Amino acid sequence: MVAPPDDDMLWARSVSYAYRGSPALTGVSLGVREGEVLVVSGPRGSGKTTLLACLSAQLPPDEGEVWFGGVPVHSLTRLGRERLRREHFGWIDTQPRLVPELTVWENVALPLMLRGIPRRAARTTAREWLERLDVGGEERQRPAALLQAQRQRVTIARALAAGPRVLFADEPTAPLHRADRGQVLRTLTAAARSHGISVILATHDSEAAPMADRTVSLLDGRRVGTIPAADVEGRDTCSVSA
Ligand SMILES: Nc1ncnc2c1ncn2[C@@H]1O[C@H](COP(=O)(O)OP(=O)(O)OP(=O)(O)O)[C@@H](O)[C@H]1O
Repeated sequence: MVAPPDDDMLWARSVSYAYRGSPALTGVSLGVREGEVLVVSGPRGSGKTTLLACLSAQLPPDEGEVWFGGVPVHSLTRLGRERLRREHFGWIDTQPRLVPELTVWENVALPLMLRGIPRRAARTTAREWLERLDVGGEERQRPAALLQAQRQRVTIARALAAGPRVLFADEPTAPLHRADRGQVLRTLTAAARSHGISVILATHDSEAAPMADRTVSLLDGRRVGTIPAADVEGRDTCSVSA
């Protein structure tokens, strides 16, 4: 087993995955550094969701290795993978998945309370994140009363409030209007950067690339390229680990 590079917090080597014999991912390798925003792009069916699922310990790869820090994710038991996801990873889906019976702030506070954080402290943290995501005014509403873009902001607030080391976002802006997409992506990446959270963002959205440190492209389940950001929001060019 080859040890992962020191500067990559999440690292995959030659990962392959097939659904009932049909290859979805073939020999994909990549590394993600702490606080890095990595976009995974590619056409429909190119393997973006499957790659995120393998990296986030949802799917054990058929072949290859995934490491998180010093942890060999590929050889964890199912329970070990669940714990890793709960404690260190966040996930944002295309469709906001909020609990309809709970208010907005309760939705954001729920993962914290499930970890044993007292209700009052969880509410304070939830409010702070809702403010940062520009939906603080909606904290007492139920999700159904919100616009789609607001619901997605609440979902992002919930994922970030839990303090993940890595946030996986699978086409988080796909259902939004064009005007909302850039704003939601900017808020997501800025909030993650300010807290040193790594983001792995699968998207077709061309607006995402300029906000990323790197873009990795997939085609037919294989990695076909890496594009470093020339100058992301005024910062210097980022070094690239292939
Ligand atoms: N649950 C599944 N069962 C069988 N095949 C699947 C399943 N999920 C994905 N696939 C297939 O695996 C391949 C990669 O799919 P994947 O969803 O990872 O790609 P994607 O780039 O995320 O696509 P999209 O942009 O449409 O979400 C595709 O050929 C897809 O049809």
